[in-house]
Amino acid sequence: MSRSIDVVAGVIRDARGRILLARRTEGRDLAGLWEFPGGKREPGESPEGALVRELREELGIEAEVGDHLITVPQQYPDKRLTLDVREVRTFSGTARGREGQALVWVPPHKLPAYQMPPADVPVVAALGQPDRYLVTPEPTAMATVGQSVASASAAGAVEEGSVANRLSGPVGSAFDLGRSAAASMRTAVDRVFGSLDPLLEPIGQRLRRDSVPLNPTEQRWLQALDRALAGGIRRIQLRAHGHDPARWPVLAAAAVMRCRTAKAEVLLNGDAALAAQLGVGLHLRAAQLSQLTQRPMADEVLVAASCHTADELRRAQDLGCDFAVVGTLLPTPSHPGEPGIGWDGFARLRETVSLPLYAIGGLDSADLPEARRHGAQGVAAIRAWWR
Ligand SMILES: Nc1nc2c([nH]c(=O)n2[C@H]2C[C@H](O)[C@@H](COP(=O)(O)OP(=O)(O)OP(=O)(O)O)O2)c(=O)[nH]1
Repeated sequence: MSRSIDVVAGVIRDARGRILLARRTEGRDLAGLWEFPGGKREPGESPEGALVRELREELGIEAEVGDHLITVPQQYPDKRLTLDVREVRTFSGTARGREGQALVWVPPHKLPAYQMPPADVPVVAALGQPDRYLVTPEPTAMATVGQSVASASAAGAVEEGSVANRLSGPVGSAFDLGRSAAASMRTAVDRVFGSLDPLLEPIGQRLRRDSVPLNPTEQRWLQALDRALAGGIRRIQLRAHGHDPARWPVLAAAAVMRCRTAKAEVLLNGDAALAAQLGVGLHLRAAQLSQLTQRPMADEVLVAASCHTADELRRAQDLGCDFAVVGTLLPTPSHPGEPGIGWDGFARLRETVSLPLYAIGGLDSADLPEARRHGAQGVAAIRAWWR
């Protein structure tokens, strides 16, 4: 059994919002890496007390400890670390490296450029990335049986019954309508897509040419997406396993447009080719992880994965994924008979990798503090934010 150490570190900000990092000095483990100032908790010491003492000793400042940010359990070769990170609300004095350590004030968006120990990767993510990851449900699950075609048409939608599908290529969902119907449908397409993002222009041209409007079920799905965006969701996985594969690229493109406007990040489930075409990230299914030998998208594009085991997590990390989703956390109606791994099970998986992780399975926004106490970036959910 390797030894366990409890470390508490602080996020110290200056008046310009920059965050203080200290460089680990020679002769210590992880020498040369940048870290959040702090140190080991002594027996009987509270995390707050330990942080105040460490910051006084290391930097010569008097700190007032604020909110909890995240607690990261992390397995290192020689020890098991629990890194408890707190915001420093205010401090007095001037921070100086009193133990010979170099200091640097870093704008938050530049933190990922600094080489830090593995446990700090989730900390940096917690400082800058969304804590909620919405996974969309299938549009079909929301279909209203018996929806009146007339009212759907009045709302600018097409009659599905009049559609003859001429599938060609990845965005090949097309409808063979009469000339005037096609013209009015073009208006509907314009309304759905608005002024097109340059990246989506090829899809837009095709949509206009083929007059591909969205049906009422799909429109309601987009309205639910709008509500999630209005509720502050900023990271979204577009997933619709049961949806008509011919229609999905069109619906996904409409969703991407909305997310771009709201400045939300988008990852597409499973389909690397369509993700590249839409200019969005890729969310890998667990089964896809074992089939890949290299990161399937360009470096600047987000790649994530769904994982259930330590092996899958290591694979996701080795592939260069930006984050992963781990579950199932609590028993859910969608996975009957599965007890869920619980927060302790989550933390045990958490410590095997340094990837930022979202917990999924029966969770919602109210679970965020508990998630952060167990090292999670946050919570992923389908139903919680989909109204
Ligand atoms: N202060 C601080 N420590 C960190 C961070 N990330 C991280 O992995 N650590 C690790 C490095 C060390 O193993 C441990 C901090 O211990 P320390 O700095 O007080 O003492 P040390 O070098 O003698 O550590 P050790 O050899 O006893 O493990 O926590 C971080 O952001 N801040």
